[in-house]
Amino acid sequence: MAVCTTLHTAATAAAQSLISPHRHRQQVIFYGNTAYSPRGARHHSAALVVRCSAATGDTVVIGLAADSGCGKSTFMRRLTSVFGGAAEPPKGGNPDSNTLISDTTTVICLDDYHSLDRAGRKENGVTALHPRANDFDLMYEQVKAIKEGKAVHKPIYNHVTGLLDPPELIKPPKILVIEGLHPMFDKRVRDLLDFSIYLDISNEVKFAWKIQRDMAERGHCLEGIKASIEARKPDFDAYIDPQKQYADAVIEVLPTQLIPDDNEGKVLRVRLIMKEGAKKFTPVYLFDEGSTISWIPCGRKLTCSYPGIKFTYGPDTYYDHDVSVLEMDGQFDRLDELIYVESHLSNLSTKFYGEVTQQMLKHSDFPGSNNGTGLFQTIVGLKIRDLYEQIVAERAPAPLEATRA
Ligand SMILES: Nc1ncnc2c1ncn2[C@@H]1O[C@H](COP(=O)(O)OP(=O)(O)OP(=O)(O)O)[C@@H](O)[C@H]1O
Ligand SMILES: O=C(CO)[C@H](O)[C@H](O)COP(=O)(O)O
Repeated sequence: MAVCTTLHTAATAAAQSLISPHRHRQQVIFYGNTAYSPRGARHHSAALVVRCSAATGDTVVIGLAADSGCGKSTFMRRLTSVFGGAAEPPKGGNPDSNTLISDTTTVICLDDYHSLDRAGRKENGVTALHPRANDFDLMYEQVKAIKEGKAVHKPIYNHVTGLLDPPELIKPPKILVIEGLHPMFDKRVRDLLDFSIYLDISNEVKFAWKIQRDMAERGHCLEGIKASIEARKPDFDAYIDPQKQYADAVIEVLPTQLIPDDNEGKVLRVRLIMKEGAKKFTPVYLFDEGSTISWIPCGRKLTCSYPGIKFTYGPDTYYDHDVSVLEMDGQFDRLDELIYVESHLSNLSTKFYGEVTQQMLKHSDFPGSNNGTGLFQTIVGLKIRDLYEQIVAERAPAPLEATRA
């Protein structure tokens, strides 16, 4: 629970700058207690600055990068569940808010730092992925402020209207997750991250997921989806994809190699690429740390129909970093049997035997629960909990005896 003190209009210029992003005409600007938006609407704010301090100290900041439609929301739901709570939009706030709050975590979507709204992007001929369509100065100032225990008024990008809405108050949580297109793009923001993840979905798989969602749930046509993916590709390659070199963990999703020339995209090969030497993060391993292992566990202990399941594990390099890579190709037929696989994995940061399997069973209805996407997202969630607990333990005051000695 955060402890907050409200400062009224007498707030200092420095404090006010946290909530007064004067840089872009599209942002809401505060004067006194009133916020002005570029569309001329005025929004009254009861208090200007709220200074808060998370009870455990400063906020731990996690970055999750991926293109749109690549499973960020699903990952966030798994992560929040590891911390034992459900995430909900801010109570009584904008119904189109992109923020999700639980007891421990607040997830903010970096789309809220778009400096150009939908019409503005069209006018300027840029996609939302282009740096020119995003306000990195404000992103940096606000993430830094939250990390330091200060509340901010963050803008909201409304995906329903395509407009920038009046800002919402974000109080510093124990864990802040910044998810979206660019959490690792700006060095200043990147340096604020305690841990970073990149969801690297191959083009074939991204296309299959986008078609499934945008045709079934959003009524888009196939040609429209193809055109949107093509239009975003150059900016994706230039500004989004390169961020994976900075990630502490990358979840790479590829078509299976178990079915020759598979073009259905239903069976997936998923790789968890874990950076060696990242602070407070020890990579998971299979059987024997540092060895190169290939394991086909099918048999009496794991029911799996064609094409089966194959795990591989071993050391590698990724963008000149030493990494460990755990790979799973194929899918589970019976999720409860995952315990057999879990018992052969080490460094999982579980609190009890079978916790990975329990988490997976709890959310068996989430996409990817029968394959490596769900398994590795769950494992990364447990590693983040472990990292958070290490940081909290480090901050805890030394026991009295130790202080006296
Ligand atoms: N692991 C998975 N396996 C199969 N399909 C998946 C998986 N993860 C996501 N999908 C599909 O992709 C769609 C988008 O997932 P999700 O909403 O989690 O992505 P997102 O990155 O949050 O998207 P956006 O940024 O556009 O809101 C889902 O509706 C689902 O169809
Ligand atoms: O890449 C995206 C991240 O979610 C969106 O396309 C971007 O935020 C623009 O949103 P919209 O298409 O709703 O105008």
